[in-house]
Order: sequence, then C-alpha cells, then structure tokens
Amino acid sequence: MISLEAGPRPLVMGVVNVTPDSFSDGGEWFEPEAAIAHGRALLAAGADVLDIGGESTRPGAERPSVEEELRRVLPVVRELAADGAVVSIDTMRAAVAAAAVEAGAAIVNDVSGGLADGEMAGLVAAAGTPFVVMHWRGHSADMQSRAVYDDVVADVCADLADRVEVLQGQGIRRQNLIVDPGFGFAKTAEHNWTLLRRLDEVIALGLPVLVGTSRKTFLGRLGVPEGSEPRPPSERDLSTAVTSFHAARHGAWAVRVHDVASTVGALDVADALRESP
Ligand SMILES: Nc1nc2ncc(COP(=O)(O)O)nc2c(=O)[nH]1
Repeated sequence: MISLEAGPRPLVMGVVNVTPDSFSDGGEWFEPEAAIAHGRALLAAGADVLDIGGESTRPGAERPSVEEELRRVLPVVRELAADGAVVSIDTMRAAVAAAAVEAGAAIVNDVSGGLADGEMAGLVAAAGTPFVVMHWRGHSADMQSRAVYDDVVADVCADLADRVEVLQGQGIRRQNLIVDPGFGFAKTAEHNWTLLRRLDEVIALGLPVLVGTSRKTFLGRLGVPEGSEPRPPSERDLSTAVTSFHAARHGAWAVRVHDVASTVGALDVADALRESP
C-alpha cells in the first residue's frame, strides 16, 4: 500500500500514456507490449508509481469510447500490477477506474476530480483507494477559455478545498485524498509559473500534493523568442526536472513525469542539499 504521508522526498510517478495523441508522447506507447515495456523501464529508472492513461487530455483531443479506453489500459494495468508495480489509473470515467482497480490499480487519478463522471466518487469511496483530485474547469476542447482568475492560486486552492469537501461528503475518506493544481489545465503559462512560485499555498491545504508540470508547453516556451514555436516536448525534460527539484523543496507528495531518470537525479540533489536532520 502506498503511503500518502509526504516524505522528505516526493514519490516519482512515471507516465505511461497508452494513447495515439497525447501532447507529450502521443503514440509512442500505444501498443500494449510497448506500454508495458515502457512501464518496466520507468520502474528500472526509479519510478515509485506508474500512471497509466488511455485518454489524451491535450486541448481539443477527441474522447475515445469507454470500450476503447478500457481496451487500451487494462492489459497494461494488469501486467504491470502483476509485476508488483504501484499503478495509478489516469481516467475521468468510473467504469474505467472500476475495471482498472479490479485489474490491480492502487490509485485513481482523475484530472476532473470527480466532476466528469457522477459515478466516480461512489466508486472510489467503495474501492477505498487513494484519489487524485486535480483542479479542472472542463474538458480540454474549450478549457483554456476558462483560464480566468482573480488570484489563480487563491482560486485554485478554494476550488480544490470545495471539491475535497464535496468528495468527503460523498464518502471518500480525507486520508485518501491527494490534490493537484492542474498545471496547463485552464491555466496560462503565467498562471502555471504563479502556481509554482506559490506552491507553499497549495501545500498549506494540508493534503498530499501531486505536481504535474512534465513537458507542458509553458516549459517549452522558456528561452524561446516571443512568437516562435515552443521547444518540442522531448526537449522539456531538463526544465521538468528542475520543477521536480522545486516541488521537492516545497514538500510535494509526488511529481508526475515522463522522463523519470532526470527527475530522480534532481531529487537526489534536493536530498543532498537538505539540512541533515
Ligand atoms: N494528476 C494529473 N494527471 C494528469 N494527467 C494528464 C496530464 C497531461 O497529459 P500528459 O499525460 O501527456 O502529461 N497532466 C496531468 C496532471 O498534471 N496531473
């Protein structure tokens, strides 16, 4: 069973997207065998958890059917859980979460925090699994139109606190809840940087915090002239690792990354710099 106590070092959640169109690595691991092999490679590189997703959340992505999402993720969840890996299922659908837990998933990671499927909270409450509640303002198709805040950090924290309240009222135990500010979801680049700068305020909610900045576009725009194309996702792992270092220094519970090795290295540096107890 995974600990939800924030340790001195964040857990590393390795991303396995079994999708043809994820922004960050779309199509690379679409076949089950490739996805399983990739998951094993991430474990070998030091991942503590593997986050398996069958639906791309990139802006404008077409939603697969439930049957298609199940077809994509179940063989991968089953095989990697059978290896003994701690697997989280990245889904907004209760039916997919239920089947994945049945197949061995230990965590449900829902980018909608239970908003996209009214059955999700009951399923998670009954399953008793940890539940990642990410800050979300609607499906990717038009989410950026809702990237409007008075104070993005205060608003995101208030929204997350409200969701946590509602989910507890729907039977999910507080000690099973993890929050995530949802970098890149209904957020501009400036919103993402502000959330990172003031990460302490998210941590102050008093729940484990998952940070998912990996390969997101705001990192691709670093050092790129205004108006030019951002660097491709494959060139964003170094800056991702530095955000993992930052997350570690602020006490995040876990970081969700595509490239595990570079983040493990960054967390090793954070460990070395930590005042010895
Ligand atoms: N909890 C959580 N889950 C997520 N799932 C997908 C993506 C974006 O897609 P990707 O898998 O291609 O990174 N980002 C997050 C995130 O930031 N937090």
